[in-house]
Amino acid sequence: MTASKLSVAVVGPGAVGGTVAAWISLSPLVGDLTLCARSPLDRLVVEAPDGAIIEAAPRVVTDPGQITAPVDWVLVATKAYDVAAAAAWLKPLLGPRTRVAVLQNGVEHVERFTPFLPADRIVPVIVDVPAERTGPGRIQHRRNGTVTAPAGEAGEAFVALFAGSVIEGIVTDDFLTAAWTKLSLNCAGAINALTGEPGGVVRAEGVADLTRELVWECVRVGRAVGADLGDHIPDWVVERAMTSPADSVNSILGDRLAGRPMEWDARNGVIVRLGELHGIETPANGMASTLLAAVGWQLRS
Ligand SMILES: NC(=O)C1=CN([C@@H]2O[C@H](COP(=O)(O)OP(=O)(O)OC[C@H]3O[C@@H](n4cnc5c(N)ncnc54)[C@H](OP(=O)(O)O)[C@@H]3O)[C@@H](O)[C@H]2O)C=CC1
Ligand SMILES: CC(C)(CO)C(=O)C(=O)O
Repeated sequence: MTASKLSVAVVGPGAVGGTVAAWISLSPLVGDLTLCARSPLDRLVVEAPDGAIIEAAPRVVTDPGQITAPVDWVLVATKAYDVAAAAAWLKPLLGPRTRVAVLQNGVEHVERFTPFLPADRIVPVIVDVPAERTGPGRIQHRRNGTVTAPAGEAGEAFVALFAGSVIEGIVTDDFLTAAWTKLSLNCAGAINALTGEPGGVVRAEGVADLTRELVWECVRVGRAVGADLGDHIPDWVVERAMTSPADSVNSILGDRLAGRPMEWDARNGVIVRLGELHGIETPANGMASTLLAAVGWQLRS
């Protein structure tokens, strides 16, 4: 008897969702793939890190009313600030065994979704897959990268979707530390979003030190909530920026340049909020949050 193939829906087929969907469309485990999109797209065309073009033409739906049956896996890859709207897809997609993988930055994957479904259905995922949208369904996948889920049956079933893809699926016994390590990297992205400059700005006078300040605050707060973060993390973040292509555009800078809302709360605000709870000062992340929240203020008021 052959095992039946899995059905997968990707909610938010943007840079990460589109890249992941294109790769898992090649998986022998996946029989049916649906893209749940806010804006229409015809198909996916992803330029892989080695220059190869991955094309996929899954079913695309733009209204939850178009979903006719629940699926085995929902992969949510919207921005963190779009979760409430994205949750409208869950009702028709969820069956008794459906799992929901949350592919987002930050450390609050589960908290963001517990208003909409039980925690034991949620698989939080750390995504280190740099990708940029160049048009609807058109994506530049920059580096193979990794997706990391908690160890256990659900996490292992999730990473199995990536067997045969260039994206490495990892499970970890210490997801908390993995999430805070990634947040350490992401909190520094505030500098790119505020200056409008890609990764190479780390070489400008004073910017490496400012990066370390943002990251040290993250490390202190992460330790207070139980993450095992070493003293090397601030230098590691600077080193990674120094050795990445100078024109790298991270997702928060991508949002700033495209005039979209920014994930400042998931990436910097959370450090301030949890810092307050644990009595840890976070002035650099506080300033970054205030300034990022203020971008576009005149247009909005
Ligand atoms: N880009 C990157 O390199 C990385 C990003 N991340 C994280 O991954 C997450 C996704 O980021 P990214 O892929 O860059 O974001 P994008 O903005 O490229 O993609 C988000 C997608 O979600 C769609 N969307 C928003 N609301 C809804 C909705 N209600 N229903 C369906 N689709 C919806 C958007 O639609 P529309 O087309 O209308 O905008 C867009 O296609 C973020 O948390 C980010 O921080 C993590 C690692 C790397
Ligand atoms: C730092 C990076 C590119 C890693 O994948 C990222 O998380 C982002 O762009 O938001």
